[in-house]
Amino acid sequence: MNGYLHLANGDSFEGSIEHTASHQASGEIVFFTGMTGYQEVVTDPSYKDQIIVFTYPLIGNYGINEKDFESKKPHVAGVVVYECSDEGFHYEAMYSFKQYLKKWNIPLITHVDTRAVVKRIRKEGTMQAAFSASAQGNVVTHSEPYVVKQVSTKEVVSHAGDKQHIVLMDFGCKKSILQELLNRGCKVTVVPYSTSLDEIKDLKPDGIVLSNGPGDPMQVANQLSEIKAIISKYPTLGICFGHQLIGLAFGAKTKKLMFGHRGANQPVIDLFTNKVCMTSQNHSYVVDEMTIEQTPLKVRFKNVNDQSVEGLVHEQLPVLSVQYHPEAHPGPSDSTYIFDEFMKQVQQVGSEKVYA
Ligand SMILES: NC(=O)CC[C@H](N)C(=O)O
Repeated sequence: MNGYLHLANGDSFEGSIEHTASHQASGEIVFFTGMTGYQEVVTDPSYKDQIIVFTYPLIGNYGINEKDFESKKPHVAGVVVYECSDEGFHYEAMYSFKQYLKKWNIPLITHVDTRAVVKRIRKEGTMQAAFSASAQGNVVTHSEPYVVKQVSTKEVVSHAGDKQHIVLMDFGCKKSILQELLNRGCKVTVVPYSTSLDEIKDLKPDGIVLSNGPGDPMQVANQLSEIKAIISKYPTLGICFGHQLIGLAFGAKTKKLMFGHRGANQPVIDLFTNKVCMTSQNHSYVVDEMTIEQTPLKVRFKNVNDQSVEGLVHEQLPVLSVQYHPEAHPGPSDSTYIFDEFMKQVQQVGSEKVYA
């Protein structure tokens, strides 16, 4: 069926709507540039309520498997592609991408000139968008919804391990972050995003991980002093949303990029070693470098393309944060060493008891 993608600036793009029976997509439109990884992208809670344009022109060709889900269900509001394969050609494929989206009622529009859409977003920035069967669309613009509460765990969930105990604060956590910690033998307790220092103390952790998450990090502004107290007490690793919270907690500010970084080949330089890694990324916000000077934080990582801040360290405390995704999924795993560095910090503090 003919369908249209409407942007808030008034532009419309024609395509083919695959399944719209139950609802029409509406949300902030963003684009992902990786050639693969659609399964991880649509199930990453950080994309909650966003319409995602895949720039690679053929999506869905290896189907959906049982292993690569980043959470139990898709979170995107809609999917825009040029061509979507009807079948999944892979020995592990359980069903096709189209079937998966249909099962979860996620609207899909195909045969859209995705290059033209992305050029528009790159020129004018991310904006609200909507799908409709009619050439005349009405895009309702509204401020960014506060969705961390909807994607964070409601209860404390424990995962066994015989090494260090890590409390993973869940702002919309990807499964792969948990998996990286479990791979290193950690015992991991996943806690709701609003967990207090006192509740965390009762769990007696050796370290804290602040997860990725959807939307503006300022949506948890009323928790920043508690978060500061938590990260001032335990070795901490912040990933993406978690990194932004570390910046904010110590007094820096965040700002929204025009169209963000979403893809699997974002080059990041480690200013301490001058080594560049290709990284997996998915974010709109960054910590504003101009606001870091008056904090105890130091920039360790920068994006080679636009020089934006990609990671921080604390000058005195064992606190490390990255804007990119060291857990990959999708994308290159060149930077999984970040988890090893974090574990080293946790072990060192454990033996020196600097926080006693
Ligand atoms: N992946 C993430 O954690 C994204 C963080 C935040 N929602 C942003 O868009 O910048």
